[in-house]
Amino acid sequence: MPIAMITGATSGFGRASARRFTAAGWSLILTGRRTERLEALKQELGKQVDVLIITLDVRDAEAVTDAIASLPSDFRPLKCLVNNAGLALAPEPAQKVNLKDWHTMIDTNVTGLVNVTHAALPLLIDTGVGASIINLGSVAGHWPYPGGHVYGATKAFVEQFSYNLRCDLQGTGVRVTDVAPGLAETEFTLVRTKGDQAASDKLYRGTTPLQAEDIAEQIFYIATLPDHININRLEIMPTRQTWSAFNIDRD
Ligand SMILES: NC(=O)C1=CN([C@@H]2O[C@H](COP(=O)(O)OP(=O)(O)OC[C@H]3O[C@@H](n4cnc5c(N)ncnc54)[C@H](OP(=O)(O)O)[C@@H]3O)[C@@H](O)[C@H]2O)C=CC1
Ligand SMILES: O=CCS(=O)(=O)O
Repeated sequence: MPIAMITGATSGFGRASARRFTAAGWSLILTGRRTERLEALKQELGKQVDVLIITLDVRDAEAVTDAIASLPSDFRPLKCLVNNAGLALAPEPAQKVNLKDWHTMIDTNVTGLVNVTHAALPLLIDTGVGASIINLGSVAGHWPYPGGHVYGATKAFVEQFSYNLRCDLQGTGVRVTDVAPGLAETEFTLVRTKGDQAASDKLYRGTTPLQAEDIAEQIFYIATLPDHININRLEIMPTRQTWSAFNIDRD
């Protein structure tokens, strides 16, 4: 059975992707920081497929390298890496945010993603044709908005890193995609607002946001496309979300 590694599998897109790949019989390497959630997922999915859980903070380069270097041999033929672990913090204007929050976003969304990619690349290249790296970018990496500051910039990095990876991986058969969702109802806003459930509920109320399963379906679709097809970037918004007009500061 093909093997997928999913970072940030304890919630949202990552957990829904784990369930989607399970439904198709894939073996899974699931990572995240919350061990109890990983154990619950293994309990749920392990009845159907082989599941290896690893408690891992993607910001810790040494831990990431060690975890991937010490994968058991039956989990080494990696077919798909879903670089999903990530977060937004500090929805306030740039001039009001805490510098630590900016660092946390960069350390997770940029450094964490490259840590995992660097460690997993040899396994994906060994698999070769048909392997894929699916990076979770965001509409925020493409479209500016107030309060997007460093979060959007980290996702712009994900987009460009994905394209550049493609250049270097040409000839290996390994595909790379930047998946860029818009408004999606997960724990994302709860994390962004540091636990403000009312703010999270308010953002999603009265509209029809994407659900984690919608994105999981797209991730699975990309991972199972014929080997000769590479989707470079897939931007997905809910039908009820579009762009806003330019804001003009007037006297
Ligand atoms: N929801 C949305 O509107 C959108 C989200 N995205 C992106 O999609 C990805 C998934 O987000 P989503 O599912 O919505 O959010 P959730 O908050 O529901 O899930 C985020 C996941 O990332 C993991 N994570 C966060 N920090 C770390 C870390 N340092 N090390 C390891 N794992 C970490 C969390 O696990 P744990 O806490 O257990 O470590 C959790 O499993 C993110 O990259 C996000 O930026 C993109 C566009 C839209
Ligand atoms: O990446 C998340 C989507 S948004 O909050 O930036 O629109």
